[in-house]
Amino acid sequence: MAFVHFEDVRKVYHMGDVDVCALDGMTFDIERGELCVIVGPSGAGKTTLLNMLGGMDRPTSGVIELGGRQVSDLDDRGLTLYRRNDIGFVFQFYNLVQNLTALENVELASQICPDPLPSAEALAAVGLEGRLDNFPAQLSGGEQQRVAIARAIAKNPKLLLCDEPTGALDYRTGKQILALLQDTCRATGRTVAIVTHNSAFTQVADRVIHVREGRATSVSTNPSPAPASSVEW
Ligand SMILES: Nc1ncnc2c1ncn2[C@@H]1O[C@H](COP(=O)(O)OP(=O)(O)OP(=O)(O)O)[C@@H](O)[C@H]1O
Repeated sequence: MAFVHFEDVRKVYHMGDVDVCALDGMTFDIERGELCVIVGPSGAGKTTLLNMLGGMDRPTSGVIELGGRQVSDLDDRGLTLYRRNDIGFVFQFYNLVQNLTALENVELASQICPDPLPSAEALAAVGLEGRLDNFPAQLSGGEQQRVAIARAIAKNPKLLLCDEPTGALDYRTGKQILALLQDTCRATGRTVAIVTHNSAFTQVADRVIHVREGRATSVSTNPSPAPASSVEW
């Protein structure tokens, strides 16, 4: 059984009299330890997919599994624990707490997890060992995203789920963040999924899932992913 398993997942939003089918039979697998890039145009269903995989919402029908455990039939309490313990989230706009230092931001997330990594170690892993006591406003956008990645990693999650992680960053910094995510996957064997509209990211991925109109239109593996530093967009 694959590490991440989506089988015929549908999500229909009811908007008054109108039904919007955001996921229309989404089926794909991701293997443990892979860097997976999920790519598609606006409205393809990427955010909806991420919300289902991240346990923020439930599908209308279909099966979602992570590490052999069925996520799609968890109750509210089960989903809360799943989000807290199993998933590390990295968002486009970092979502750091402004009045906490970098170290405190990481501690805040890891304290509530059963098996966290030391916060200072997680920050060192993203190259911020010298910035533990800085507040977000004292850090650049790229550094803030590094704190967000450290915060996600410190939870020691089964899956690192990244939603347009370079979307708010300039080209050079975005490339460094992509490299950091690739290195994290390689160095720790952690499974990383990146949702993006940027098709250049597919070059660095072990697995590429193209999404369109609520379906996975192609799933391919890449035997020799490029290092992020060599990718242009
Ligand atoms: N909460 C919601 N209520 C109603 N419709 C929704 C909701 N969320 C998403 N949709 C619809 O579902 C479809 C897929 O949206 P989704 O946000 O998942 O796409 P996306 O690929 O992430 O797009 P983008 O790249 O623009 O963020 C769209 O038609 C969208 O309008």
